[in-house]
Amino acid sequence: MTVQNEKRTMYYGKGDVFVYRTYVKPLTGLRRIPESRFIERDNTIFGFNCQISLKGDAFLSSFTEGDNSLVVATDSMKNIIHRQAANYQGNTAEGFLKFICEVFLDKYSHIDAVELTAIEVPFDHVLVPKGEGHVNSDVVFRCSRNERATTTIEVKRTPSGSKIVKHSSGIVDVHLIKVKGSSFYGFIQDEYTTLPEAQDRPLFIYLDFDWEYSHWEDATGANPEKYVAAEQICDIANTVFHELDNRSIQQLIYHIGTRILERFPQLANVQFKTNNRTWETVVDIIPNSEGSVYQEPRPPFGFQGFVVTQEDVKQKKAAESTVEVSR
Ligand SMILES: O=c1[nH]c(=O)c2[nH]c(=O)[nH]c2[nH]1
Repeated sequence: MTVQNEKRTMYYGKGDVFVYRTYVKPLTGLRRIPESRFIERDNTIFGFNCQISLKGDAFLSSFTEGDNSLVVATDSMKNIIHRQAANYQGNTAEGFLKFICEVFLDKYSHIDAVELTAIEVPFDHVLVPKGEGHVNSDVVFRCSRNERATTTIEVKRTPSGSKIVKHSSGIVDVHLIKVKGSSFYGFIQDEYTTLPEAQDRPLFIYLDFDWEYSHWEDATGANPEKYVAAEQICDIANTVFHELDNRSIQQLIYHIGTRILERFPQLANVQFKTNNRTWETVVDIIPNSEGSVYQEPRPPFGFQGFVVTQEDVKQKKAAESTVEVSR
């Protein structure tokens, strides 16, 4: 089929639009979960690296004829994001992105859809002495090297108003090592197998995950009880990794996913992309010590992709109750 007969891929936009706003309204009133102490985000620094794309049939002549009369310069897109950041009244990345998308759709009637992605630029409070102990400084932060929250949303113009056609929230670059309590054995042994079975291995994983709400409104933070903070998701991943004597990364992410969806029934699914970065053992046994010596793993790296849905939670609960009954 030629591109004339189907919807042509056509968009343009601006990437690496960094925007920082201080003293955005704090996000409070989150649901408390046992895995996390995180209950509020003070939003003293609200910082993102944004990428915006505009879509619309009206842009065709800018590609085919060099007609710029309907082109919103990508430089102007950057300015809109910067200036309108001052007008956002809410307190979540998701809400901010929707707000910006609607600014574009309201201002320029020839735009059909706006896709906006933001990666958080995370800052941690530094600790300062107070009395006998230490407290978070309320004015000094350090740029965090840890994981970063992400959000993507696409808002489309329809005859009955703007509609969210794509949305997800996520975290990238979660790097976790468990020094013992992971195994990997029982895999196919044949003429191609060289990997030894491991009853107990150090397991280093890189995780990126995304989650989707069943109802987009819950992602805005308007009802904080329904909002899910990336920090809470991370804490669940940390806890499940800590608790589970895992048999593989595959099993681990299934359990992280089901725990997330049990805690937050307002989420429809969690999507995982993981990487195995397990250290290579250099010295396995150190006399009179529990420890070993390791080095960075060398490529190639294994990976997993898996989507966990509320249906998985239902099936897991049903399987657990069958076991209970048969005991
Ligand atoms: O958790 C793991 N899953 C695998 O599928 C796999 N394959 C492998 O070589 N090591 C591992 N580890």
